[in-house]
Amino acid sequence: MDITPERQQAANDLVAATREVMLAASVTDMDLDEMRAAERVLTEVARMLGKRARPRVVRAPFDGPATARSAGPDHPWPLFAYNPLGIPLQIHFDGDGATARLTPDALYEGPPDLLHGGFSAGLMDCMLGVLIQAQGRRAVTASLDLSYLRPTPLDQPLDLRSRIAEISGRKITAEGWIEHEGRRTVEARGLFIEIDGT
Ligand SMILES: CCCCCCCCCCCC(=O)SCCNC(=O)CCNC(=O)[C@H](O)C(C)(C)COP(=O)(O)OP(=O)(O)OC[C@H]1O[C@@H](n2cnc3c(N)ncnc32)[C@H](O)[C@@H]1OP(=O)(O)O
Repeated sequence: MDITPERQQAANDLVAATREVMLAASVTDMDLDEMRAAERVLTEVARMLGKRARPRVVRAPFDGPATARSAGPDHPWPLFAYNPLGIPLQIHFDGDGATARLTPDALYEGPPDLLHGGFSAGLMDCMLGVLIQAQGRRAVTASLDLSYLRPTPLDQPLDLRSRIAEISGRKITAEGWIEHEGRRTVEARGLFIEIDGT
């Protein structure tokens, strides 16, 4: 089935609403009866949506980030618009770099009140990988090294950045970091290898 712009927008809105449900379900402190009632409603919604399903999540076009990059820093690329499990980011491109701002909520907790290190790694993989994709290069992560320099808080704005460090044949090295109040909490360096394919 063709994915029209209207369907894309509807899928995007549905996923955004699902994220709201995920957070609300995780932190709700309602009475038992109300939680059970909500569970029944959600189970019914899942049945309704599942009556006709694609085998995979809608894929954003490969050249989407490159198109956003050429449109300039005011045209961000929305990451994980169609997958509620992904951490949604608006990635802005500026020259050879990328930036995003995120205020992680309770869903992303690892140590108490802090961002889970696995989510930090995922965020960095995305910031580096999408920046490479925005250069029009088809590449996958071969290695990703992280340094957790200090705790990364929840519920506070974080600045995410990435830039290309080196290109040598098929090998692209990119680096990135997470900042809180101007101080780096996480640094990452990744090796990406260009691959064939569509
Ligand atoms: C259509 C899709 C669109 C892609 C659209 C974009 C998708 C976004 C992706 C988001 C990021 C991800 O999550 S990606 C998903 C996670 N990553 C993966 O699943 C990748 C799994 N690994 C692989 O498929 C493979 O190992 C590759 C492609 C990475 C490399 O295999 P290969 O193509 O056979 O290349 P190979 O000859 O081994 O290596 C090439 C050069 O890289 C070096 N090299 C290779 N791996 C490493 C490594 N880990 N550490 C150091 N160096 C390495 C080699 O020494 C060599 O250097 P030299 O001798 O030339 O000097």
